[in-house]
Amino acid sequence: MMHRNAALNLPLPPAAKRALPEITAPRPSREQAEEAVRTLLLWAGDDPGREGLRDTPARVARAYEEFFSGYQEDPVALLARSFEETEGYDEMVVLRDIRVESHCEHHMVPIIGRAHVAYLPEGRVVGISKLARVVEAYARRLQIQEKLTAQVANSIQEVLRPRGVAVVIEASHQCMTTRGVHKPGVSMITSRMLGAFREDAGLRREFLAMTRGAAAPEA
Ligand SMILES: Nc1nc2c(ncn2[C@@H]2O[C@H](COP(=O)(O)OP(=O)(O)OP(=O)(O)O)[C@@H](O)[C@H]2O)c(=O)[nH]1
Ligand SMILES: [Zn+2]
Repeated sequence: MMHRNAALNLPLPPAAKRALPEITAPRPSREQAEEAVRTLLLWAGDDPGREGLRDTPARVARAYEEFFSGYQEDPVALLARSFEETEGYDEMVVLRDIRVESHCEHHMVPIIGRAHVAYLPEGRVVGISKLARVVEAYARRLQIQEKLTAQVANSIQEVLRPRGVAVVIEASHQCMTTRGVHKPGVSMITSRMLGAFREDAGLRREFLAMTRGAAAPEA
């Protein structure tokens, strides 16, 4: 079913195209999820029955609800409310240093970093908090950084239809810093440039200059 974006009166893509995975299995109960944590605790070599661990499965389930709350969010709907009374403002809008807290889909450990998001308005602007909410909605899922970067840019382009969108994410992956190759201090930088940002090197430079000196991601 096509939804309508009330503010823009543009057709929105169906939920299936909004990057939500199609899951056929029924959602496990909370008790089943907690049982799975008990299994992991035992497997790690500890006693899930001891006092300090007794409430841990419930805590982990609550933490997962928070870490993965993005599956309940619709980024397209978040961007649907926009404002047209801008006196023709058509310069770059940049939101920099948006904290990114995500989890890598390979190891389910944190990806911590910063996102910088810019767009060139075409007749309408969006509330700036919505740009941060879109980052959050995609970050609070299991991710790889490339996909997260592309999803943020694509959804802004799709809903707002600006002249261009630029997204840069710089993040540290704990699967690289605390395990495996153990390389602390390494960060990954990804970018997705759409429209005018892709075509115009000068615009890209302006955007990158505006975000230079932004806070480095924490490990
Ligand atoms: N491209 C990309 N790779 C990622 C991201 N997060 C983690 N990875 C990498 O995904 C890869 C998964 O590789 P595998 O060889 O299947 O997993 P692994 O045996 O645990 O690999 P190591 O981390 O090298 O120990 C690793 O190289 C990770 O560093 C990401 O956001 N983007
Ligand atoms: Zn990983």
